[in-house]
Amino acid sequence: MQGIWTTERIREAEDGLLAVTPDGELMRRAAFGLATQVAALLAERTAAVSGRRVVLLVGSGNNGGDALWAGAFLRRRGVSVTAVLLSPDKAHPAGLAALRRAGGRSVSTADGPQWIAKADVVVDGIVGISARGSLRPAAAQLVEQAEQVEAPVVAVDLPSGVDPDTGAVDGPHVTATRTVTFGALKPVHALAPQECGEVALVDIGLRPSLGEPDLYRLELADIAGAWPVPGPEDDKYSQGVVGIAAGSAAYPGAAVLASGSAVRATAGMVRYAGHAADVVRARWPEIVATGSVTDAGRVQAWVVGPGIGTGTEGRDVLSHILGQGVPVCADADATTIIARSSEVLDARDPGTPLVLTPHAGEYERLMGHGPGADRPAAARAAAKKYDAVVLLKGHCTVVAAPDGRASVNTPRGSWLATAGSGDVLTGLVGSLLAAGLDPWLAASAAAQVHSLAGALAAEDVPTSASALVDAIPAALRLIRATSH
Ligand SMILES: NC(=O)C1=CN([C@@H]2O[C@H](COP(=O)(O)OP(=O)(O)OC[C@H]3O[C@@H](n4cnc5c(N)ncnc54)[C@H](O)[C@@H]3O)[C@@H](O)[C@H]2O)[C@@H](O)CC1
Ligand SMILES: [K+]
Repeated sequence: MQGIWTTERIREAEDGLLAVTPDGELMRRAAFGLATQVAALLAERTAAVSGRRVVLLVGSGNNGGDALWAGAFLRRRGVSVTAVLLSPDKAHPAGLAALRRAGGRSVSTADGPQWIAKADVVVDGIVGISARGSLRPAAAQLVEQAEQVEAPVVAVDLPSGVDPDTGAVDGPHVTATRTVTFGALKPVHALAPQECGEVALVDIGLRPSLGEPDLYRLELADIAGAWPVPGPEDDKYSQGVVGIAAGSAAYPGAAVLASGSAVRATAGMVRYAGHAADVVRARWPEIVATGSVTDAGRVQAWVVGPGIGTGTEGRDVLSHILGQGVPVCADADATTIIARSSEVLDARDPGTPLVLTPHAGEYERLMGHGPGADRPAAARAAAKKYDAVVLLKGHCTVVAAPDGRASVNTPRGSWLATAGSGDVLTGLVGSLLAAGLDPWLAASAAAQVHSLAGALAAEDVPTSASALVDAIPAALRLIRATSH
């Protein structure tokens, strides 16, 4: 799992490391890594490094210092370097001196546009982890000037104008081709993938000073390691049977999609209970389908909610399922029922895992307010309130557990915003719960497989939830192949 640390934690660790490293050493490590990445991008884009033109946008903090030092390193490789200084009297003194010694030039913002217009690469060293609020006018203007030109932008540590801890954007901001960060990933890198572009991590020796991460991002190897694989002793029951309570006679789609997703996700057995039994059976003959949850037979986890309605019947189905003593993934209508009358959760056996999968609107119903800019904090708050794993859907899906663990699933395009997509996700979560996975891991892994299946199904054209179900095996094959 990749770890992600908040800027507060990064700063604490940096302070500790700064105290035991020679003056300026950390910044030199960071800047050298940055210069290497800028040179690589120049070579990729222009087939040369020497003789190319780099423009540095330099703020008054250490982020600007990194850019200036990197400029000095690039000069040694024959790059023409011009630093546009936002506050000439406050620019990092040692970095500016190093750049000048190496033959780089510095100009004021008034001269910025003419240099930016000729740049092969622009380096954004305006603000880093100490950025507060939206960019001040002079910085915002510089960002807008850089946006007018074709040259790719390399962001130093993070794209200026994007909140380091939440990835939120509320005004002019840099959209980088590549972000070169130092020491560890910060939340912005997972939560604002479109603004960061490719993220390169430069090791400056910080990792040993950082404790447990604040956030996680699952790698494909984590998913491959967690995904249930039947052994020689297994039969259809031993791998975990998942029950699906979804859909209605009038709207059988949710039932077909959630059940199909569960069929594709694991090798065991899927039971269906509800008014869409005939349609489900016709589409998925391997499913054991009945009309009611009361005669569904034994399962190791339940999926409940999509298309069950929010009336008395839906509520009775949910209460019955919550009383079965097995893990439950409550989605869609089940979320609304819980939000309206949380007493329904009284039916739940204490300690039985529950996964809730709200989108922003359902979150608002559950919590009385929207998720806001800090999505990990929002998911954690709901997880605590409901003593449940909360999978907060959105462009970057966040999964939080009541114990505070949270993961971010960086999207692979936006094709998943299609009708029925959530039913597929809930089927994936349910089948992993039935296989006995830790519910936070189950939901985190399901979110990743869902987005990977979405990308495979879409291949850059619109897709559908049915295609998503069909792409699950390809996603799993890819994950297994990549992790060997
Ligand atoms: N501390 C360290 O040892 C290291 C720090 N590094 C770099 O240092 C950066 C952090 O440096 P600093 O703490 O000096 O701060 P930053 O450079 O992130 O930002 C602080 C400066 O930006 C200005 N500023 C803040 N908000 C602004 C806004 N909204 N609009 C315009 N200007 C704004 C402040 O007035 C201040 O001058 C990291 O992001 C990283 O790039 C790296 O060199 C690695 C080592
Ligand atoms: K920056």
